Amino acid sequence: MSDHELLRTDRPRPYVDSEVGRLRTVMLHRPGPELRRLTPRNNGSLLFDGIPWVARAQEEHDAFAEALRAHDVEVLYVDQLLAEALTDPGARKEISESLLGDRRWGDTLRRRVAEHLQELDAESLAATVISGLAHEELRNGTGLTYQLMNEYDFVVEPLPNTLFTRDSSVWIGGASAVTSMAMPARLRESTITGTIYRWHPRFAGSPSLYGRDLEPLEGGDVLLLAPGVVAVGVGERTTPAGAERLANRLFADGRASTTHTVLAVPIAQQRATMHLDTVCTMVDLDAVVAYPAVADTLMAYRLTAGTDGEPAVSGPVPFLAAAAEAMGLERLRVIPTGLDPVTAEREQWDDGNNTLCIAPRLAVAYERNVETNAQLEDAGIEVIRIPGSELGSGRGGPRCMSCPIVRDPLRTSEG
Ligand SMILES: NC(=O)NCCC[C@H](N)C(=O)O
Repeated sequence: MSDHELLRTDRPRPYVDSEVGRLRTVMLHRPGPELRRLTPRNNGSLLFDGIPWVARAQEEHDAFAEALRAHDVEVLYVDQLLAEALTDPGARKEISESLLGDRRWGDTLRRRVAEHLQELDAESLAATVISGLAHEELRNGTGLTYQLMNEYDFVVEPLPNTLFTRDSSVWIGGASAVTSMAMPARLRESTITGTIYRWHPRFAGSPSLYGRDLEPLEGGDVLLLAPGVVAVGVGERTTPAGAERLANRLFADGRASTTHTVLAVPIAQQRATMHLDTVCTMVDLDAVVAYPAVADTLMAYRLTAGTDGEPAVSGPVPFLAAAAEAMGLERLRVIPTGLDPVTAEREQWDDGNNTLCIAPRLAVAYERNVETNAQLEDAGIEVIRIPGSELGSGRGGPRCMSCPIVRDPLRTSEG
């Protein structure tokens, strides 16, 4: 991209106030060399349930991006944005320093890595940040730490979950919230989003709602149910303190968001339900696709702006009813994952609930979730089916793999 292209000012400003407003711009990450680092020895700690066939995962991801472009959605890619941001010496310094803070290394290895990073151009540095640095790739490695490392160890750990751009940041209103991730394998992903939003001209001037190193919160837990109404799952990835912090920031920052209600929704601390968006996503202004075994029993704590600068808390109350009330609806339509419990359990595991809305009643979903997709169509939702046999091994679907940057404000979208 040319400098001229980078600095174009006719681009719409980042803005997202719902899950279903017409999607204009989205940030994805096409899986790359970082996925080739996955082995049976490390896939568990790197949060993948299998070893994906990388070329096929890339084809599947390209089909996802193409489906979005075919609906006039602009697709931005993390590695390109990061490489463009890293042409600024300030961004380069910031990201190098964050890598060099690794306390496992000691001074000698830190100096060697610093020398290695200095030699990389912006594109290679961006690639290294995402795909990591294997022991053998550090040609100048010396010192005790380096010598005692196993040949299969990484000097810089790869970030295969960069694929799931949903989790390391969230746009709410016109502000970004760079999240603080819970799992060690994903911590550095928010360094990447933070660097992009701070240094890339495309995001210049957009306010930031959220600082770094706060209480754990991941974007997969954050559902923008309607303008002013946010649900936050609390479980394996987002702590109660993380939800409370987000609510406080939203209530305090009237410029960035008009949030009046945050619903904190405890979910079971299990792999299958790691984020709220694994059990429930929105597919219309008044409809969600949800895993009945969990969604029907979810409760919510209602947070509203308190008088003393601390959120006021009430509840718990049944989540779906509380959501409808806060959204000004009589009720929220619930479209179930599959019909029988076993199919529902299988399709929930394979991200049947994890849809990405392009507009009200127009959702992207994995083709493999045949029953859930049929339920959606019966309920009047148009389903854009994409393949996901390899992508799914990381346990994430179309919503997890996308970070909306611009959606039409809901009030001006066609309903
Ligand atoms: N929002 C989401 O549910 N994201 C999926 C994240 C999957 C990733 N392998 C993880 O365990 O964090």
